[in-house]
Order: sequence, then C-alpha cells, then structure tokens
Amino acid sequence: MKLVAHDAILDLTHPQVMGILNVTPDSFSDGGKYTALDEAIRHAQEMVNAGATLIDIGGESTRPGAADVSVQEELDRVIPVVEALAARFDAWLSVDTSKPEVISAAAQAGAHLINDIRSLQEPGALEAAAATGLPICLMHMQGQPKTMQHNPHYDDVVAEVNAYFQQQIVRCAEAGIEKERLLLDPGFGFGKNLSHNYRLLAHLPELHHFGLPLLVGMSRKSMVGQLLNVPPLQRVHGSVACAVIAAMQGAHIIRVHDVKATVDAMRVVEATLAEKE
Ligand SMILES: Nc1nc2[nH]c(SCC(=O)O)nc2c(=O)[nH]1
Repeated sequence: MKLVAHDAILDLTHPQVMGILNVTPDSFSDGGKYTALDEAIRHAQEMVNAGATLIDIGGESTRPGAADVSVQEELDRVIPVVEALAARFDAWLSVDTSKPEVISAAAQAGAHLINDIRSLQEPGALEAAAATGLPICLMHMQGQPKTMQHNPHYDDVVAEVNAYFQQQIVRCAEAGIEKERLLLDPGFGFGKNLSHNYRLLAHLPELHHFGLPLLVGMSRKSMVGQLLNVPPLQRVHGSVACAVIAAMQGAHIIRVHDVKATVDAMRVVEATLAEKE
C-alpha cells in the first residue's frame, strides 16, 4: 500500500509516524510555542530528524472551547509554514484544515495530504479537495468540536464509524475523488467517551475491509489522560502504548507529538510484524 502526491510516493507497507505541528496560539498541549515561523521550522526539523515522515500542520485548534479562526487568519498561520517546509524537507506535508480556501492554497504551496477532521463537510471543501488531486484523510466525528464531548452515544461505535466511512467514500466518488486517494481515521476523541475510544482501538482491524490506509491520532488525548490522571505533557508513555496497539493491528500512519519515542516503538512493532509472515 502506498500514497502518491505530486512526484512523491509514501510507502505504507510499514507504519509511518506523522509529527504534529500546531501553528495555533491555543492548541491544547503546545499552543503558542510554534507561532513564529522560525520556531515552526525548527520544530519540524526536530521531528524529521527524529524519524517523522509526515508533518501535520494545523492552524485551527479543534479542542472543545477553542476560538473560531477566520479564513485569512488560518491562511496566514498555515501557508507560510507549508511553503517554508516544502522548500526545506522531503517529508510529506499534511494540512489539518476544513476550509476550502486553505485546502486550495495548501496544495498550491506544496502540501501532499489534506487532513480534514470534518471530512470535507464545510461548504466548498469537497470540491476544493477534489480539485487538488491530493490524498485526503477522512475522519469520523460525532457532532461538532464545541459540543461533541457533552454526551456522545452510539449503539455500536465500530459499526457506526464503518457506516460513516462507507457513506463518505460514496460521497467522495460522486465528487470525482477516487477511492485510492482516501485515508480513513476513526477520530479518537471526536465525539467519543473513554469506552468508545478503546472499543475503536480494540477493533481497529474491522476498518481494514475498505482496503484504505488507516490514520490514527491518540497522542496526549484524554483517552490516555483519563486512565493515567496526568496532564498532556506526561502522557507520552500511554500515547506510545496506543501507537503500538494501533500499529500492531495494521494502522498505517500514527499522528503524534512525541516523535522519537513513537519512531523507536514502531521499529519494535516492525520487527515483530516481520516475524508474523
Ligand atoms: N486525522 C486526524 N487529525 C487530527 N487532528 C487532531 S487535533 C486534536 C489533537 O491533536 O488532540 N486530532 C486528529 C486525529 O485524531 N486525526
């Protein structure tokens, strides 16, 4: 399995680590540290040196209670960073956005992957993403970021996430986005309680039947914090455990803050999976 964007190929026959680069003032665990362009470049360099093969650039914090971001503000935060990283690194650049204007500008600026937590539901986003020709990550979310954690409920969270992916694959096909461009992400923490999150993690293999890459993001999230009762910066061990469990079950891209720890863990996963053949 692989992804193609521009003239680059990302090999997904072994788990890849995506480093998180929040260029927002209010991201929940590192907000405000990387607003300056030089700081963003330095942090991206650190993550690439540590083995990240993708960098996920996000200009809008989706933490419950986060402030809304205007189109221009998000463009101003994100696009200079995409341009600067595209000029410096071979790592794949993913842009975490829901806005059509940012989707289009990011592709122009050299992004390889559109990562939309709202699965292209914003007006114009589907058309903008289709026009980029880039791979697109579709993520499941129940409700909207501001209220999604108030009282999430499912009859069967795995079945409902599966059904959602089926609907979104059809919707994308109707917009001219062929299935081969899609990645799927169960959206840990996006309208899920602790049990929902771990049920999705425990049943991850039930999402492989689409034949599409699985991207997972559990790093420093409350599904770790609620178990360990520690603040975000002390959740690396739990986050690495989540990454190992996901990768051992075939997840292709792991979205994390703590790249070196996760890359080391993925090498242990790869050595183990190699002996499963
Ligand atoms: N694809 C994808 N994109 C994401 N963007 C965020 S922002 C919240 C945070 O990092 O805690 N989470 C995710 C995730 O889980 N999957």
